[in-house]
Order: sequence, then structure tokens, then C-alpha cells
Amino acid sequence: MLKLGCLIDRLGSYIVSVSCQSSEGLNNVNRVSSQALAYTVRESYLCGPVQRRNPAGICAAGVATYGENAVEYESHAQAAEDKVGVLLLNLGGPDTLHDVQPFLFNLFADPDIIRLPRLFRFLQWPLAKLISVVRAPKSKEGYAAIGGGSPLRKITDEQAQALKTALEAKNLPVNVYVGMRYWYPFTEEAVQQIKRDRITRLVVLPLYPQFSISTTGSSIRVLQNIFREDAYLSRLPVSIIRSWYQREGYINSMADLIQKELGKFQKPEEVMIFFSAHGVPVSYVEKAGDPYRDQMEECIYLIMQRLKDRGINNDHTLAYQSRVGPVKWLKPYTDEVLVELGQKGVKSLLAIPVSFVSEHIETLEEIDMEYKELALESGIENWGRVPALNCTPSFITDLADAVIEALPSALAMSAPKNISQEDDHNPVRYAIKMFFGSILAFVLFFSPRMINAFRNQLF
Ligand SMILES: C=CC1=C(C)c2cc3[nH]c(cc4nc(cc5[nH]c(cc1n2)c(C)c5CCC(=O)O)C(CCC(=O)O)=C4C)c(C)c3C=C
Ligand SMILES: [Fe+2]
Repeated sequence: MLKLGCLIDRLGSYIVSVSCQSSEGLNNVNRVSSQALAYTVRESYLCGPVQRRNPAGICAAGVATYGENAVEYESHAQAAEDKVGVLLLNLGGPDTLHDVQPFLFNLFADPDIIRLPRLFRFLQWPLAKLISVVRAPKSKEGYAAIGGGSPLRKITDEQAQALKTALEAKNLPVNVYVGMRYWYPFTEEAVQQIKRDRITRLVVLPLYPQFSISTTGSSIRVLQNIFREDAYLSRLPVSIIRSWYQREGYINSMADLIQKELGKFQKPEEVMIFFSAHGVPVSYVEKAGDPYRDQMEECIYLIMQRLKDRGINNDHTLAYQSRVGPVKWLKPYTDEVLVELGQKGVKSLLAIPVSFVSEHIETLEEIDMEYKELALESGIENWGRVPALNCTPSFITDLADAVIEALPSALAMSAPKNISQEDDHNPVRYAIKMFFGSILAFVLFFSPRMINAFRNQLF
């Protein structure tokens, strides 16, 4: 039984780690990244100071102008004919409890979330079905506890509207679209609308400050697949903002929120500032080259520096939450650190969700309910939580600036079809795949350990 357990653990790890090493999975993301980079000229976090020095130097249709604190778009004659679109990419979440299992199916069917080696890729959908069915009851409990569905669609729509208004105030009329990866409105629908609206220049803005293969990478891969199949889209000038955690406006907005919440404690200077980021499997970072952990650490450093500039010198910690399944995730784990801090005598703690800019199940349920309870049980007496940025005006203004800065570098995104992704029609290889795949599926499907790993977060 133990051996079977070990075998299953290894298979579980294999699913993620081998596939992370698989050159296709990795190269696909890197190729996406490098193409996106090539097409967008520079990453968004370079858009600040570098472009500021010479915005007109790379400007095809308009210039971003920079005053003391404001960025405004000055349109040229050609830009006046441009119809600018901004596509906000986000994860999406179930609107009702009924949507939870199909939403989870979409999530686990994503090859950037469960990364199977090529040989076993035909198992992606059956596995997604199995895992989503097994996981659904626990997820439903969580969504039920926050009102029966995810608030993500509503908040993202509000952010889209606020961004449109902020851009209009900066002389840039735009259409803003929302494209979700795993639920409505899907990215595909948003792109169809962009086509119908005959947008002539597009800025893609993922609503994740830090880049991860599993989030921004996955959404960009979907976009690339749609764009290269379509004559109009493949010629559309596009600029992709891959990460933006270094932006002054974002860092300032986070520091503002933290400072405000600290002020609510009786002894603010004694509060432990506790950053809790969504985790990813270790293999993403260590084998597939996901920059997520590095970017997260740098982001925390920048926020803490900004707080220090304001005379706030509290202790701080970074931990990772929300792990799922039978593989190793980035450490330290939020739940374990909370217990340790309580045992060490920390009495006041301010939790800060840092990988996502909207309230969602993992802030409203996991942090506000599960982690709060755990912290109080562990000896922490005073608990606070920084709200997500949502539509905070300074944050939305900064997103508008990011769009304006990225716009001049928009270039066509067309790319050759990725032959390695095409179906394998060789009957012998197919038979081999089926044989080994069936054995693997059998072991996975009937393993209580594997099922438990997905049913509960902890195993
Ligand atoms: C930067 C943010 C996120 C990363 C990185 C990320 C990776 C990741 N997530 C899962 C599995 C699940 N995620 C789920 C919900 C969820 N995930 C994020 C963000 C990141 N995920 C958000 C904002 C949400 C909530 C959406 C909402 O409805 O409010 C879920 C479903 C909820 C649950 O059952 O816990 C799962 C499952 C993996 C496997 C992964 C990296 C590989
Ligand atoms: Fe997630």
C-alpha cells in the first residue's frame, strides 16, 4: 500500500514536473513570451523610465506625454483614425454553485495548469473531468460561504469601466474588453467582439501584477492560438503588458492600502505585515523557468521599501497559499507560517493578498475565514486584512498610464503555426500512447490518495 502510495506520489509529481521539463510546454511559453516581447518591443515594466526618456522614439501613431504626475495621450492625425481596444485578461470564476464543476473542468483542462507529458496529453480531458468532480464539493463549500459564486466577473467589469473612464480623461477614447480564461466572458468571446468592433490597435493587459506560466502565460497562449488562425487578428497591432508589479503607481497604491489598515491597529508598529501570495508548483519555477517567485519577492521588496520611505519599519513575511493536488508547491505555506508566528508570540498580524487585484474566493473565504481562524487559534490576537485593489482610483489611473505607455509599441502578433501542437496521426504511436495512458489512468482514477489530494488542499 505504501509502495502504491509512493508510486502515486511519483506519478503525481511526474505529471507536473516532467511536463514542466517537456521542451514543448516550456518552449511554448517561452516562445509565446519571446514573440510577445519581440512584437511588443519591450515588457511593460520597462515601459516606465525607459520609454519616458524617449516616448516618441518608438511611437508609431501617438505619443505618451509625461507631466509631473500625469500621463496623457496626445493623438496624431493617424491615431485619430485608430480604434483602440484594451483587453483585460483574467481568470474568471463560477457565477453560481452550479457553475463550479464545469469551471473547475476548464481550469484543470488547461495544459498550463495540469502539464502532462506529450505522450499522455490525450488524458488531459478525462483527468480534468475526474479532478473537477472530486474537487467540486470542497470548492462549492467555499463559494457557498462567499455568497454562492465568484465576485470576479462583477469586479473585473467595474475595473474595465473605471479604466475606460480614466483613459478618456487622459484623451484616449478606448473600448475595454474583458476576456476570462476559465469562465464567462471567455477570452474567445472578447476577441470576437474586438473583431466585430474593427479595433485597429490593441493593448493586452493581464490583471495579474506578476507573470506566471499558469496565469498570464496561459492566457497569452490562448490569445496567440486565436490570433494566428485569423487573417484580421494576425495583422492587428498588439502590445502585451506581461507584468507590471514594478510600476510606481501599483507599489504606491499597495503601500497606501497597507498604511491605512495598519492605522486601525492599537499599536501599528508591532504588527507583522504578512504577504500571502497564490502558490504555484515548485517545478514551474525550478524546472520550467517561471519568473513568478522572483517577481513576487521583488514586488514585496519594492512595497516594503516604499513603506520604509514613509517611516514604516514593521517586520514582514511572505508565504504562499491555495495549493492543490499531490505535488510540492512554493514554500513557505501560509497556514504553516501563521501557526509558527502564533507560537513565536506574534500578537498582531495584517494579511495582504498580493498576487491578484480583485477580491475573490481566496481572499474572502481562504484568508478571511480559514486563515483568520487558524491565526486566532495559534495565539495571534489582533487580525487585519488589506482589501484587494479592486477599483482604487490611484491603481486604475496607473493601469491607464500603463496602457498609454504600451500603446505606441503595438505591432502585429502573427506567428507561424506551432507544428508540434498538431495531432499525432501515427497509428503505432497512438497505440503506444493508449496502452501506457490507460495504465496511468487506471492507477490515477482508482487511487484514494490521489483523489484525496485534490479533494482537500492538504494531504
Ligand atoms: C496569481 C494568481 C494565481 C495563480 C498563480 C494560480 C495558479 C493556480 N491555481 C490553481 C488552482 C485553482 N485556482 C483556483 C481559483 C483561483 N486561482 C486564482 C489565481 C491564481 N491561480 C484566483 C484569483 C482564483 C479564484 C477565482 C474565483 O472564483 O474567485 C481554483 C478554484 C477554487 C478552489 O477550488 O480552490 C483552483 C482549483 C492551480 C493548480 C494553479 C497553478 C498551477
Ligand atoms: Fe488558482
